[in-house]
Amino acid sequence: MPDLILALDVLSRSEALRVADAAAPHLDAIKIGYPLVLAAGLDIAGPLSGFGIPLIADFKVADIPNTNRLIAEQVFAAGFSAIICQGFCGSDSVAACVEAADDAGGECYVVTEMSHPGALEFLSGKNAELLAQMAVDVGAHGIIAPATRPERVQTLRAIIGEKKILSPGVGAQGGDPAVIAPLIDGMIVGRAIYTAENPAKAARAYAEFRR
Ligand SMILES: O=C1C[C@H](C(=O)O)N([C@@H]2O[C@H](COP(=O)(O)O)[C@@H](O)[C@H]2O)C(=O)N1
Repeated sequence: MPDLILALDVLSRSEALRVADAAAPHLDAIKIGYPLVLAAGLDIAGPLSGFGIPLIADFKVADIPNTNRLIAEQVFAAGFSAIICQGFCGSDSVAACVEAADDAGGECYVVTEMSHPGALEFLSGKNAELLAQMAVDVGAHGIIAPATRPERVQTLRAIIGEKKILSPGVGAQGGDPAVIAPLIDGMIVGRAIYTAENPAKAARAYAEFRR
């Protein structure tokens, strides 16, 4: 059963620390991305690290290899344990993130199929399956796959084997934790926790589905 990962897409340092403090006892990791980093700065990783759980940088890195490497190096130097990159820039760009992660003792996850409706236009089906195979080939630690489409997660699992699957789309996007939990290694939950009246209670409820 999966770890519970909070997607902390809030827009201030104070709100981030309030929600993280409430939910931390029930979490296995915290994922932050552009919303919080643009609002509070990358050094938000410092105070968030104080909760003693790994931080995932969801920057969906998608550039040429050298730029990907420069971004990833900054992420790991800031204290993150993992980074999320897009796969559609190709194996050399993903490999640059994987190498930076390996050098830092961290992890790199590759977006293969996204959870929202627009993913069906380009980031799903055969394209997603090719991205999953590439992620394996370049030594990524795992993939991102949609909790909104469990059948797709099963297809991608057949490609990646024991590599990890982190799955967003639970709660606000309609993904059912009971359905997706047995298929994945990390369940990513954002709004259903950080907008809850009681984030601790909400996180505790989702933690019921974790390992
Ligand atoms: O396909 C993807 C990729 C991406 C990711 O995890 O990389 N996410 C992120 O997962 C979280 C879901 O939040 P909420 O919907 O629970 O509030 C947000 O931070 C999204 O940016 C997806 O939602 N779907």
